[in-house]
Amino acid sequence: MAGESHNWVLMVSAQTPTNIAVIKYWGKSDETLILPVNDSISVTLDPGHLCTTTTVAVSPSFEQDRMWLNGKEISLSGGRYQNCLREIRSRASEIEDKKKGIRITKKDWGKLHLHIASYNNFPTAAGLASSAAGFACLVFALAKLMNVKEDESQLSAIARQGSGSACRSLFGGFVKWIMGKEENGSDSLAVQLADEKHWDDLVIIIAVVSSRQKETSSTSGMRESVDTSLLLQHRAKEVVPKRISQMEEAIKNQDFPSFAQLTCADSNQFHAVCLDTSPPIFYMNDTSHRIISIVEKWNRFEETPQVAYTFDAGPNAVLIARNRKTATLLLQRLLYYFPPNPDTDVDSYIIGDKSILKDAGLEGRTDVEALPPPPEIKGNISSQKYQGDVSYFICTRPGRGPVLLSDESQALLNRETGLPN
Ligand SMILES: Nc1ncnc2c1ncn2[C@@H]1O[C@H](COP(=O)(O)OP(=O)(O)OP(=O)(O)O)[C@@H](O)[C@H]1O
Ligand SMILES: C[C@@](O)(CCOP(=O)(O)OP(=O)(O)O)CC(=O)O
Repeated sequence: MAGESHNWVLMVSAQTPTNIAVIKYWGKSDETLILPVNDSISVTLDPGHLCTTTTVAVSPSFEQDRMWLNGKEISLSGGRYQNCLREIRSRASEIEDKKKGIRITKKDWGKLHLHIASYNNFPTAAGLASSAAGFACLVFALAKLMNVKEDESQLSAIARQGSGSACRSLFGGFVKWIMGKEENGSDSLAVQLADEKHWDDLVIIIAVVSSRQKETSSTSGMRESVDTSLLLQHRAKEVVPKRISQMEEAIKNQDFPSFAQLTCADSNQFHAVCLDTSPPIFYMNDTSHRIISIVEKWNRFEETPQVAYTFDAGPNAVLIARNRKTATLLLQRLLYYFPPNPDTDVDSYIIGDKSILKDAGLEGRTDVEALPPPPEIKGNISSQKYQGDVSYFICTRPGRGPVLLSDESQALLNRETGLPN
């Protein structure tokens, strides 16, 4: 390790998106390596609205590996962090920064300690896949710092060991996690099916549903499903393989009706597997079910799907609209049924890409109050409203994969001390 003094700190910052599965991963064949029982496909969400920023630093003055998440120090002793750190370290190569007079050999990396600071620009552990963006960002940033030569797919196989769904956040656009055949998991990795520009009409609206209950974590939920659900066996063996090829075709051809039909069916089957688990797991709540009914009714009325819905291990709805026009109609419906609480203004109720609000003619509370019932329920007296049942909405779209942040002002660690800013 050559350096003029022991005071240098070398660091790298990166930003990584989250993703939403349209063909779900649910069930592992290996808990430690995190090997799934079926392939899955996801859409990467625009990091402009939901993303993780991570800064990783190395210095001979650091005495141990340390990590801060959203400003608070957390332990790195968990197996998932340890596995990612070990795998990345074993692939580190020599680096030389002549300007700073720093040289780190392959062997040095085994002895040097790391500081990691990460920030999610959305709620952590709230069913918005923070672990996916978080582990993908950790692995991506460390790979850049340590001059790891592997490509994104090979890095995805490391991120997978932090959280399964994280492997799909190494790419933008549409991504497939191939379950793989090797016992050591080396071929269980993500590949990009199409980048974010391929199908850029799609608009995504996430309904963050108010929920008081503590949910079963994905990790323990899927373990219980593997142990007890016969439907899961059938799904993994018979249903998903066909859906994966149909979904790939639908994405390739920008075939929205097939995309929507497959997305909704797969979300519903995943939740049916949860119900088939003993004891049963309930991730969706009444609000989630209501959102499904609203979308189903509208799609049927239009005679072709306008919007797809999908739900992960929680009550939040992820709604994918075929284009911007449809997204404005969707937003009008959502605000008709779920108006904000009296103390919430429309501007803080809809976050992300607010331009859709304007297109939908919804600039203030009076516009929301004036919304007419949607035509598909005309003549139906049960057009009840559910004020307060949704906490807020996030408007977004498919987005790009991880990027390095070259602007030092975005770093989360101090350049001199390597401690959080
Ligand atoms: N930015 C991050 N960097 C590293 N690890 C993170 C980061 N954000 C979250 N995590 C890890 O992920 C855990 C949260 O994962 P969890 O699966 O409970 O929630 P989630 O991913 O937000 O929601 P869900 O999986 O239900 O969509 C955190 O406790 C932490 O260990
Ligand atoms: C329902 C899902 O979101 C489950 C995600 O599970 P995780 O990736 O969070 O689980 P672990 O691998 O145990 O960390 C579906 C999906 O994202 O494919």
